[in-house]
Amino acid sequence: MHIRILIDNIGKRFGERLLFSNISAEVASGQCLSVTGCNGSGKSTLLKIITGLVRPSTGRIRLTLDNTSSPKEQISYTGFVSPEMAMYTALTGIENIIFWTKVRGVPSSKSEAEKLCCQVGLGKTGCDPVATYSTGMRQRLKLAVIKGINPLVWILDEPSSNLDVSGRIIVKELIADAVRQNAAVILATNEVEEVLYGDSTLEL
Ligand SMILES: Nc1ncnc2c1ncn2[C@@H]1O[C@H](COP(=O)(O)OP(=O)(O)OP(=O)(O)O)[C@@H](O)[C@H]1O
Repeated sequence: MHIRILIDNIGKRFGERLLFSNISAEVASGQCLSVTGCNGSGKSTLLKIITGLVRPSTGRIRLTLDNTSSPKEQISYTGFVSPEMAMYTALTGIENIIFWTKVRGVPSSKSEAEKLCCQVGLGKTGCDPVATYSTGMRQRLKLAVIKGINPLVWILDEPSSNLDVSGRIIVKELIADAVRQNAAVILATNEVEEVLYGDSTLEL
């Protein structure tokens, strides 16, 4: 399946304040687009517009699937990792993976969820309640969930936040793997090294 996302002249206004205008870019299966810009420039807002969670003030997101304009909500093709996402703290990491992948229609078995925990370096702590996790461990769990969903479009908002060096390497490998498997990746980051993962860069 080939997907193409066209960010077509997007602008966003909050009340009187114009955050950005005339933003255009494109990303397709097998490519990564980096979105960068200073704090408050609107990276997270743009990513939410691309997922369909926030409406743009002007312009539109055009999605084509196998070269046909798709009438479906773009959110059904996307997986989103964001600092604003929260996991269920009363559930274990493994239970969260099983829950979220089921919600997205690609249920993981317990052994698949355990494997995902290992892949993001959570190992046996996957059996512990998320309430006991550090912020970096919670971030790793979000990465396990998107890996389990394995969407056509990966939308990653600061995926390395709170991660140590080994976590950053995991992010790098996840992105490379997703692109190899023909996903389209949109990555908002201010990490100089991560900006370079993009085949193209959009600076806000
Ligand atoms: N719902 C909202 N209502 C009003 N203002 C908002 C809303 N959402 C975001 N903003 C404002 O838009 C600006 C851009 O926020 P956003 O989080 O998109 O920036 P960012 O580039 O991701 O920032 P950072 O690098 O700090 O994460 C901020 O000033 C923020 O306060």
